[in-house]
This record gives sequence, C-alpha cells and structure tokens, in this order.
Amino acid sequence: MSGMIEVEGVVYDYPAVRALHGVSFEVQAGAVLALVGPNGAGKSTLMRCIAALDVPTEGTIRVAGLDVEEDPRGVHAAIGYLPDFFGLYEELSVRKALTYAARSRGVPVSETAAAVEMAAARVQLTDRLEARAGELSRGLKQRLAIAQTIVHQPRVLLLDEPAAGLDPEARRSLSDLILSLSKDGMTIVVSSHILAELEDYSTQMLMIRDGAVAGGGVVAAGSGHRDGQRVEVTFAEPPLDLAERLEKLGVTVEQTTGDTATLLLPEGEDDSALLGKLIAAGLKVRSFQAARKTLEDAYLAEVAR
Ligand SMILES: Nc1ncnc2c1ncn2[C@@H]1O[C@H](COP(=O)(O)OP(=O)(O)OP(=O)(O)O)[C@@H](O)[C@H]1O
Repeated sequence: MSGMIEVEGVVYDYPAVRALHGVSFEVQAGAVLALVGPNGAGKSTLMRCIAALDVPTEGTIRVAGLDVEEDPRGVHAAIGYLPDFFGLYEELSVRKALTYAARSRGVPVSETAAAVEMAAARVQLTDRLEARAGELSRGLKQRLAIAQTIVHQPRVLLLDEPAAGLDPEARRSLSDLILSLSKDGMTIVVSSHILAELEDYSTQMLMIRDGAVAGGGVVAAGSGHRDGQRVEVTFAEPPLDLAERLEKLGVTVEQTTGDTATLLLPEGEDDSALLGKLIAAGLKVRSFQAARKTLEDAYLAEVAR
C-alpha cells in the first residue's frame, strides 16, 4: 500500500464492546474522504486511532508513512485533528490560543508568530486576533479550533463532525475552507451526518456500519462524481410529441414528466453538443443540467447492498 492513510485490519475494543471489527482501507494523498455511517458505527473511534490517540487492539495504521503505534509523536506532527467535541481556552486571546497550539505542536519559537498569522488568515480570523476566544460566536470558535489544528501545517486533517451546531452561513464558510485546504494539497477526512454538505467538497466516501467497512469500501463521491451520461432538461412550451422529437435527435428518453425530460446521452457525446441540437430543433430549453449522482445516492446505494 502507498496511501497517505493506510488502515489495515484494525480492531478496537472498549472494555465492554468491540467498536471496530477489522477495518481496512486506504486514502490517497490529496483526497477529501467523507466518513459516513449511522450513530455508533465507529467513526469517532476510527478517527482517534488514525490520530494516534487510541491504540488499535489489532491491526496497523500508517499516516504519511509513519506507524501510529511506533511513532505517535511523528503522527501528531503530521496531522491536525478536530475532535467532535472540542474545547477552547476561553480566557485566551485568539493569538495566544494559536501561539499555544503552535508551540505544543512543535512549531519552533522563531517561526511561531508567522505560523499564527498564517493560520488566522487561513480561517479569516486576522481581525479577531486580540479577541478573547470565549467571546467568539459558535462559527468563529469553530474556525479558531480548525486554525489550531492546522497551525503546524499538517499534511493530513481529520475533522470529526465539524459542522455540528453551525448555522447555514457558517457551514458554507466551513465548506469553502475545506475546499481551499484541499486545493493546498492537504489530505482530509471529514465525518458528518449531513450528507448534502459533504457533497460540496468530498472526492471519496467510506461508509462504516457496525464497526466494519460497508458496501464497496472507498468509493468516488461528491464533487468529482458527475454522472455525465444523464441530463435533465426543462422545456418552456413543450410540444405534445416531445418524446418523439427528442428521440429523433438520437438521444434515449428515460422519462418525460410535464415539461421535464431525463435524457441519456450516447456514449462519448458531449452534453453541450446535445444542448445545441435541442435548440437547433426549435425546442425552447428553460434549464439543462447534467444529473449528478449525489453523495446521498451513493450512500443509499451502499446501504442497499
Ligand atoms: N469511551 C467509550 N467507552 C466505551 N464504549 C465506547 C466509547 N466510545 C464509543 N464507544 C462505543 O463504541 C461504538 C462506536 O462509537 P463511536 O463514537 O466511534 O461511533 P460514531 O460512528 O462516531 O458515532 P456518532 O456518529 O454517534 O458519533 C459505540 O457502540 C459506542 O457506544
């Protein structure tokens, strides 16, 4: 295996319950993996094991090539981990909280001030550096917590339910932040119950159920997962013989309901060419959208397996 995160045969036992039953998967560098699954499935336990905070009962985990059991400190330096319930030092200013986080994650004294500024800028907290952590809103506290986890510029970021308790605007800015961290090359694992939101930034999905990998393991998902063969078109003033007219253009009509048609494109045909054909045929196109296989579709397909 040669992934940024390699999990092999991981079993984890709490005193009274086996939480993970031989979990194996791999996450490639640069991926944004959505870790999904019902309550109690074992997602948080798995994250803590990857973060080298809990030692698996059996199996191995390597992060950035480092074994979590042999070199937990090396792993701590390579990752940023935001637990599902995080605490902040509420009395500290944002600057002091980030300085403390940087020093405790091994950033050298000479580089700390720059690292603090960089992390604050990354989460758009530069203008709040002197504010007390305790007086920030929930959304800004979340951003501070994330800034603390990235202040040492980790290669891997683990976010456990990061959107819990955030309002829609704060969620949107969290999504934007995750996307921009991903563009910088960070490998990111995010767990959440809100699939629609994971959709915005995930490139892959892994479903955990009853402590085991469910479905087909790591599957493509989210933004990179467009089902280009299917297009949904809405027409203004649709003619009565809409389906026949569409078929004459060489597309397969999957279904028509009122003013909307779902079309299957021939293999290799570009959807913009189809749009041109529809307009040239005199049809009034009101909207035209390549149907997307949502993360929810992928999730439900996995559940059904
Ligand atoms: N500290 C603990 N002590 C004992 N059992 C635990 C502990 N933490 C979790 N468990 C149990 O381990 C199993 C997996 O829990 P875990 O929190 O990892 O799941 P999860 O998928 O993160 O759930 P959620 O989505 O509700 O946070 C559950 O049966 C849970 O009750």
